[in-house]
Formats: sequence, structure tokens, C-alpha cells
Amino acid sequence: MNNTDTLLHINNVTKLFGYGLLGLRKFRALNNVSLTMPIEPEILVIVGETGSGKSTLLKIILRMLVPDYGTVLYKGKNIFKMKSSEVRWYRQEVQAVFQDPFETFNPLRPVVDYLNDTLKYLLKVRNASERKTLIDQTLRFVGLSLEKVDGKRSNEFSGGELQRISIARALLSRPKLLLADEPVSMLDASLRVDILNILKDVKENLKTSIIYVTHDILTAYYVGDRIAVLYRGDLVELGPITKVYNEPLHPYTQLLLSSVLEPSLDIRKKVKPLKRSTIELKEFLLQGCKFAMRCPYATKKCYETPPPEIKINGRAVRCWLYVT
Ligand SMILES: Nc1ncnc2c1ncn2[C@@H]1O[C@H](COP(=O)(O)OP(=O)(O)OP(=O)(O)O)[C@@H](O)[C@H]1O
Repeated sequence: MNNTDTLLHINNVTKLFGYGLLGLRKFRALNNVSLTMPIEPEILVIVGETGSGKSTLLKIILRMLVPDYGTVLYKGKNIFKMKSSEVRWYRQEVQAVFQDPFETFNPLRPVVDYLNDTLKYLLKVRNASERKTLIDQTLRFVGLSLEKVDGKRSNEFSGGELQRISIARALLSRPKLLLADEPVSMLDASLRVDILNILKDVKENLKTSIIYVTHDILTAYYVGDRIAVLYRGDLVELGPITKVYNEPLHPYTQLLLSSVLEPSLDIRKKVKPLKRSTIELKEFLLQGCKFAMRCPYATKKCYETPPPEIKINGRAVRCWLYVT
């Protein structure tokens, strides 16, 4: 895929973090991760358990963290080599919604001020009545209105309403890419589907692509077009979500899905239990496949040599099981 067909191209991105007493030794929180999103809108789900590198990847895309190796191209431009005018453009094009909407808004400020600020400072909309119109239009898109929101502070809204307002704030600049970091995990189950439906509308009607980060395999299936599975910084599997759910290739993906899919996946019985505190760093430091210590199929080679990326019917998996 060349750059003109590509919205986002993450190319061999590696992020090192320090560990140990002085933090002088390094582990790879992201290890040579490559991922491409096409220009056509899609919802790409990034799934993985705590510590798999999901937030690190999002922070890199948001330019909050700089990778140690690799590049990130947005519409062909290296996001870490942008001029200040390009950075402003990038902030309009790429917006984010976070897990806890109550952390997004200071309870002492009316929430509408945040929307106003985005229009004033990011988009330079100087006319106050134009700002009101844009705010009302965008709030209506998420099922609210300026009338319902005006003058109120965050503590006067439910979590679901506040998450809608966060999404509206992110949509004001008509972004082409929305990063949604666990946007429904703090909400009651009954409200989750409303927010997920808004994300689907954003893709369908505004033609905005979405990276949806989650632990939750069920909401992933509900919204996602493609899924990327991260394990200890390795992208272990990537593909269309229905194909991956119907036939997970990587033993870790099989394990993730076995908690929700019945009845044939018996891998849970075979996988070694995880003792998080001791095993996490050991896994990050493994030379070979990071899942080897838990994998029922692991051989000596899995511990020693990183598996190559194998392409199978429009999907990609990193596992020695598929190397013929
Ligand atoms: N600034 C940092 N310094 C050192 N280690 C870090 C730093 N940020 C993250 N890590 C470590 O990097 C690994 C990946 O963390 P990351 O937050 O990206 O995972 P995650 O998949 O987003 O987890 P969660 O779902 O809990 O948010 C973890 O082991 C984490 O402890």
C-alpha cells in the first residue's frame, strides 16, 4: 500500500522503558510493531490485557511519546518531523476520547467551555454565534444539544452523557482519525451500547476512522472491522474481526476468545496460569515469542527466536506453529 492509500502507517515501532532500581536496563514495551490503516474509514480494535502496550501505542500516535525506533506516518507525513503548522493540522485530524470522562472535565468549569475552547483555539472560529451553532450541531450528533448542556458542570451529568460530550468535543474538528481508549469501560453495561453505536455512526456518517482500544472482546466484536492483538508489546495477530473470531490463529488470541466463545476452544485448560508480578517482565525480556512461557505448544525455538510474521488469507500472525 503506498502512502496515498494510507491514513496511518506505523512502521516497526519500538518503545523502550527502563526497569530495575535505577531504570537503566530497558525492556521493549512495544516491539517492532507495524500496522497500516487505509484511507477508507474503518474501526480497528486494539485488544490486549493490562501491560500489553496499548496505551503506549496510542500515546505515540498522539505524539505524547516518541518511539525509540520506527516511524509513524499520517497521510504520508512523519508525525515526529512535522512543522508547527502541520502539528496544528494533525491535532485537528487526529483526536482522542479517554476512558474516564470525569477526568476530562474540571468540575469547576462548565463543560461547554471546553467545546468553545476547541473551536476558539484549535480551529480559530472567532464568531461566537458560529461557535454556538457548531457546538449544537455536534452535540446533536451524539444525542444531546447545546440547550441540554449549556451552563452545566461535569458533576451534573451521568457518565454516559459526559462521554457523549467528550466525543462531541473530539468531533468538533471533524477529525479523520479518532482514538478511543476504553471509552465504555467505566460505564454501566446498559449505556455501553449507546456509546458504541455513536462510534459506528462516526465511522458511517462522518467517515472518520477509529482506533478502539479495549480489554473487552465482546464490545470489540460489536464495533470492529479489524482487530490487532497485542501481547507484551508484540503484535501477535491482525485481521478482519469476523475471521479472527471464527478462527483465531495465535494461541494467545485463542485464549482471549475462549473466555467468551463456546464450546470448542479448550485452550484455557492447557494454558499455564499467569502470576502477573513475576512473569510480566520475564515475558517482556524473552528473546523469542513473549507468549512462550504460557503457550501449550511452545518449543525451544519459540523461547529463543522471535516468530516471523506469517500472512494467511488477508490475516497476519506471529507464531512458529504456522511456519512450514
Ligand atoms: N513511563 C513508563 N515507564 C516505565 N514503564 C512503563 C511506562 N509506561 C508504561 N510502562 C510499562 O509498559 C508496559 C506497557 O504499558 P501500557 O500502559 O502501554 O499497557 P496497556 O496495554 O495500555 O495496559 P492497560 O490496559 O493497563 O492500560 C507495562 O509493563 C507498563 O508497566
